[in-house]
Amino acid sequence: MASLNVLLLPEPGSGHLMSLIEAGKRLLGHGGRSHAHEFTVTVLVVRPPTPESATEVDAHVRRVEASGIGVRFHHLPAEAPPTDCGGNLQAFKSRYLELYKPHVRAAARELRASALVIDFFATTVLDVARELAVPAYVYFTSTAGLLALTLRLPALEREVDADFEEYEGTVDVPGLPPVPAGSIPGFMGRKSSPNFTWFVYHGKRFMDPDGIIVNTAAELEPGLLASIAEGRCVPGRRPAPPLYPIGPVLDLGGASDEACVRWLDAQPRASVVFLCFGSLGWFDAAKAREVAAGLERSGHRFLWALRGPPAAGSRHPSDGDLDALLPEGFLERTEGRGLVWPRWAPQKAVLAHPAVGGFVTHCGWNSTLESLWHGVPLAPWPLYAEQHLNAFELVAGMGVAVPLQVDRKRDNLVEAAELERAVRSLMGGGSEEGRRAREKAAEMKAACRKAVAEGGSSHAALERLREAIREGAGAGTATA
Ligand SMILES: O=c1ccn([C@@H]2O[C@H](COP(=O)(O)OP(=O)(O)O[C@H]3O[C@H](CO)[C@@H](O)[C@H](O)[C@H]3O)[C@@H](O)[C@H]2O)c(=O)[nH]1
Repeated sequence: MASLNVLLLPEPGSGHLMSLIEAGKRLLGHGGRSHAHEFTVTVLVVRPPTPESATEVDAHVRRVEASGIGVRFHHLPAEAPPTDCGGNLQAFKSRYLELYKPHVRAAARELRASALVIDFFATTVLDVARELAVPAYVYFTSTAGLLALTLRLPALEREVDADFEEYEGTVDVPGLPPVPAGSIPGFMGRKSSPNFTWFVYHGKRFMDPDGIIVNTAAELEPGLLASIAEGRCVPGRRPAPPLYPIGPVLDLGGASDEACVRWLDAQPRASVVFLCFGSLGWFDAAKAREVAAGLERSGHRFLWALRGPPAAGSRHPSDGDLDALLPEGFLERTEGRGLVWPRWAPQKAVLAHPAVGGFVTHCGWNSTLESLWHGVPLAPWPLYAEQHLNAFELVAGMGVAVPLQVDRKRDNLVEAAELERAVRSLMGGGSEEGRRAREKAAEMKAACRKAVAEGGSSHAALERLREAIREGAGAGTATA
């Protein structure tokens, strides 16, 4: 039997690309092989719009190719990045992907696509799938919480007579406790912004695909998944397309022998708090001073991945210049008890290390899942994208995190005393909230592992997805 060709369309950044590749591996089965006789998975690579992201994406593609995993790559012709989105990143990505529609159409014909799996910023490409009569699935790299909010957004735009940025009230997202407007993602903050317009558009289009694959597990977000499936997020109780919560979809990486991991080897079990802020998080001297003072006063062991402001013309943090960022004498006073790591950290190996007992995180969903996979409780310090919503869900919804007061009006500043309090609570200072977060994180570790194992909820969702692709392929395959 000819194999079913599943084409994956990621957005141009490396974060979503890695997650989608992992999802493709899952589709191919254990070790990328057990269903390889049946499915061919090809990633349609969109040209990254900046030289830095191109370097990251190329390196990752080469690594996957070299690993022998069956995922294939098909590079789409480059389009000129749009210039009409200002600093609106989510609008930029959505608009950029729209330009790739003709290339996706051509690739789907050439590769005789049986199904398209597209990043959630690429909903315009659903038109191509319809035109070619090829089943299409949206891949959602973030939480069911963000999915529910986005589905709600077209109605919320009418219901809430203000910009969320200025609104003082709460927002109803079925499946979550009332969400304070201060936890709504920044890209939904102003109705007049292109980001908002695009998210309203995506919210409507999420009703169109043959299914939505979500990088979560039924055990992590049960109320939200139920409310989406039952149509409670959309007026008229229109149920969303079938949901496939196949997560956690993670590339757990291998062992690392970097110096910070070796340093952890010498620390007692669950004694170190790890601080790391994703691919784009960085600190200026004023914020770094607060962190340093908070860590010093907490008395706890720490490993702090500290990166500095991007160089001119770049969005990517620079390696941390510790002399410029840290208070005088800090490194000497904390020697032996703490380590500041001024560059990209081997985060997956760090979170897997038994010495790590807590994680101060920007709440990127991949980082969050990596932490929960290892049962590490969190203290959320959201910075950008949907992270403020994730932070709210982690504390108020899942209970796996201790609260941390982040001042959104002062560029997400956390004061030293607040960080000290949260670190003490997270690391076992006798507080009830800390005890609960540690207990819940341990429960989620067990739940996540069970979900992806044979007989688990995510394993079953993946099998349902394969079955839907098989059935859909009976209905049509794109032809040249
Ligand atoms: O020093 C570092 C920093 C990050 N990482 C890794 O980089 C990834 C970061 O992913 P994530 O935590 O999801 O953060 P972002 O890169 O910021 O991801 C974007 O995409 C996510 C998924 O949609 C969203 O949840 C985030 O808010 C959005 O910023 C993770 O695998 C980390 O292990 C490292 O290995 N070392």
